[in-house]
Amino acid sequence: MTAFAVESCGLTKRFGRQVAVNAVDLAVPRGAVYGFLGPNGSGKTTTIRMLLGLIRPTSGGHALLGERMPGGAATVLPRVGALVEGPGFHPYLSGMDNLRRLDAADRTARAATADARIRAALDRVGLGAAAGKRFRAYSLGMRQRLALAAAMLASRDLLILDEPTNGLDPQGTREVRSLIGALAAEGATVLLSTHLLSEVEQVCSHVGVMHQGNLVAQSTLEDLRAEAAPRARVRTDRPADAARVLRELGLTEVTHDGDSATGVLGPVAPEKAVATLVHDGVPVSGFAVVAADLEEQFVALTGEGFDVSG
Ligand SMILES: Nc1ncnc2c1ncn2[C@@H]1O[C@H](COP(=O)(O)OP(=O)(O)OP(=O)(O)O)[C@@H](O)[C@H]1O
Repeated sequence: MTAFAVESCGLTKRFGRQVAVNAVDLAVPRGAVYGFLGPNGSGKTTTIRMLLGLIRPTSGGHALLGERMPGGAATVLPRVGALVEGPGFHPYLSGMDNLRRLDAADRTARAATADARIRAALDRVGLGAAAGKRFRAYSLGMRQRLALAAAMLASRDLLILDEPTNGLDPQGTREVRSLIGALAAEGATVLLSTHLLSEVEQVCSHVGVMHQGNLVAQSTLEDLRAEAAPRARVRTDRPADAARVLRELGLTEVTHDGDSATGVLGPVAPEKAVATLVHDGVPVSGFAVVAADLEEQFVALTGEGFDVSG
């Protein structure tokens, strides 16, 4: 059994001249909650559609739960729950009846257990009380919850969720995040796409960062945090002199402004930096070691900011 629930090699999709997804090598370990992070238009949805076999890659290939796609689709897709551009819900049927219809259309689902599974899925996404309401009367958030319930009608080994908290209010967002944690605790692998760094920080064990169709980083969140290079920040009324001393000491990315100088410490010990500054006659009124946060790292990777609200 391969260690990866999702594995791709050189996955590429062109639309005319535009390369929407460029040679992406995904590696989503089994049991991970993998945050597929990137700004709008970076190629996340296109990648997910290829993974699920909804569109054909221009080149490259992938496997889900160890089965090569698209050949293994019939075997593997019943074990995969997906949320991508909501399934076609019928506006005049209730949420419950919509799920009945979807479940009946799934040849691998057991009819005898349908009602219990549908009830359980609706309850898990907090739609139990609104189960009998017509879909057309559902708010955007309720529609999103119903799509999530549809992805969970059967027990799944892998869930692929495109922006699962899109359109949810803060309470719904919290509920869906805790639901994702619960699914992972039950042993499912979850791949979710998001443009929210805070979402990755709150629920994910792994992250893959997309930028203009390229996967520019992929690792555990822990490793990424560990890589964040600590910087020294010196408060002084002679910032240019402080910057020169820091550079001579071997700090990198040294900059200064009106009352401070800063640089990446690297192997230089902070106490050595302070001692050298003082020895060289630079008055130090304050000194701090600041660890870069994840947002700064992502900006460095992609040259763009991420929406960190929510
Ligand atoms: N069917 C299509 N035809 C032409 N171009 C497309 C098509 N689908 C996607 N694209 C383009 O591919 C690029 C990647 O789009 P994609 O939807 O995968 O990004 P995304 O990261 O999911 O963004 P978002 O969060 O906005 O959905 C975009 O420039 C988009 O315009």
